[in-house]
Amino acid sequence: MAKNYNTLTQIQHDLQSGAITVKELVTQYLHNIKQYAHLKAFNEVFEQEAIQKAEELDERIVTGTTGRLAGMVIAIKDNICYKGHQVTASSKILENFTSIFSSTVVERLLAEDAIIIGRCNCDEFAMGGANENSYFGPVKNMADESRVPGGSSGGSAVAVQAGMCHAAIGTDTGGSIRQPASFCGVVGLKPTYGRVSRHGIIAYASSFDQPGPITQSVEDAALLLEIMAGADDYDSTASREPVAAYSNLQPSSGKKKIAYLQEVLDSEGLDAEVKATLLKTIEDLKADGHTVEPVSFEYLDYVVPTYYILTMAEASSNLARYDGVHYGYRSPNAVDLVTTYKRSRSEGFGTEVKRRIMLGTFVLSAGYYDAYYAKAQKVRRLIKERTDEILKEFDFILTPTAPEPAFKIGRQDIDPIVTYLEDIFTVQASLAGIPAISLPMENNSAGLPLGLQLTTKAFNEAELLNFATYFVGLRKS
Ligand SMILES: NC(=O)C[C@H](N)C(=O)O
Repeated sequence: MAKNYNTLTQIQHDLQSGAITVKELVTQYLHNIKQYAHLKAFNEVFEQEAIQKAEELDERIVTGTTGRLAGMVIAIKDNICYKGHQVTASSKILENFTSIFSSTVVERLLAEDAIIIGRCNCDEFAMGGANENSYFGPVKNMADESRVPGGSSGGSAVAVQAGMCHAAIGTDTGGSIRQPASFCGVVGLKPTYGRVSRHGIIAYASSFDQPGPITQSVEDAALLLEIMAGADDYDSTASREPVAAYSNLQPSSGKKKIAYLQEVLDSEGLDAEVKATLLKTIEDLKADGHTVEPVSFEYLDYVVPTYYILTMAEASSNLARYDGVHYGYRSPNAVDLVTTYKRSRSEGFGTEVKRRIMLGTFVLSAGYYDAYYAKAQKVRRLIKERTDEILKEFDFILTPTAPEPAFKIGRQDIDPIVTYLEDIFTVQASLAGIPAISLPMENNSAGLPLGLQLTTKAFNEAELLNFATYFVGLRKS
C-alpha cells in the first residue's frame, strides 16, 4: 500500500473495489510504527489483535455487514480505558494496570468496527504541553525530531502525522488535542464540554476534560465526533443535546462573521510567522466575502492563571485516589499505612504531576481558598460571559492555535511557566466549555507545521466543521 489515504471515504472506496484489504492497511501501519519507533508515539501496539480483527473485517466486507468505521484504524491516547488492555496515563503509578471496563468512547468506536491499533504516549495524566512529562520518555515531532510534538496528546498527533494509524483519539483539557495537532500538521477537534462522554477517561480536571479526534481531514473528524458523541448513562455531564449528522458536511455554507482578538495580535510572545499566517488568512477570508473584524478580549492575560488554578485544584482531588492501596504502584519501601501513601505517591508520580497536586492542594486550602480557587471560579465566569457575548455577534473566533511552532525538546526544563503560557490561545474555549478546532495551514520557513484555531458556540460543532472544510481549502485554492 504505497497510497496515503487522507479520508476514510477513500479507504472504504478501495476496500469495496477490492483494491486493498483491511489486513494490508493494518500491515502498512504496523510497518510505519516500526519504522518510526524512535519517535516514541506508542506506549503499546496491539499488533496481533489488530491483524486478527482486520482478517475478520475483510471477511465481513465481502458480505456487506460492516459498521460505519470499517477500515478506520485508530490509536487511542493512553488515558482512555479499553477493557482487558493496559492503561497508564504515561505514569509509573499506573504501570501495568489493566482496564476492567472500556470507556464509552472506545465502545462506540468498536461498535462501528474501528480497529484500535495501540495506545499512545502522552504527558503524565495529560499534564503538559510538550509530551516531555511522560514516564516512558518524550515523543519526537516527525517534522523535526529535535522538537516536541506538543502535548499532552503528543503521541496521538505523531501517530497520525507519521502514518502509524489513520486517526487517533486524544483528550483535551486546555489544548491537549489542538496544540499537538497544530505542531504536527493535522486536524484536532475539542468538542463542547459534555458533547462526548468522559466515562472511562482517566480524570485530570473533570470540569474541562473532553475526548476528541485527531485526524488528517475535517471529514474524518466529523465522522468520529458523530459516532462518539451523545448522552451516556455512565456520565451525568454527557449532554442529552441531540447529535447532529456532523459527517453530512455542507462546505459552502454562506458568508460568515468572524472575530479575531486584538490582544492576540498585540501579544508579545507571538511568533512573526504565526502572526503572518493569521493576517494572511484574515485577508483571504475577507477576499472571499466574509466579515472579519477585530474585537477586544480584555481577559487574555487572565486565561492562563485561571485555567491553571482551577485545573490544579481539580487534579489534586482527582489524583487523591492513587494511594498505593486501591490500585497502581505501591512502594516496596513502605512499612505502614502512612508510608504506603507517602512513598507510593512520591515514587509513583513525576515532577510535574507532584507540582500540580501541591499547588492544587494549596489553592484549595483554608485561608487561600477565597483568594485563589473561589476567585478563579469568578474569573472563569467572566471569561465565559465575554466569550459568549462575542459569539452572539460572530459565528467564529479565529486565533492561532499556539503562539509559536513546535519548540526544541528540553526547553521546559528551564521553566515550566513557559510551557503553561503556550496554552494562552487554547484555554479560552476550555474555560468557556465551547468547541474549538485546530486546522493545519502552511508550514513555516523552517518546514514546521502551523495551525489556526476556530472557536464557536456550545454545541455548534456542525457549523464549525462545515466551515472548517472550506477553511482548510483556503490555502489550496
Ligand atoms: N491537558 C491539556 O489540555 C494540556 C495543558 N497544557 C495542561 O497541561 O493542562
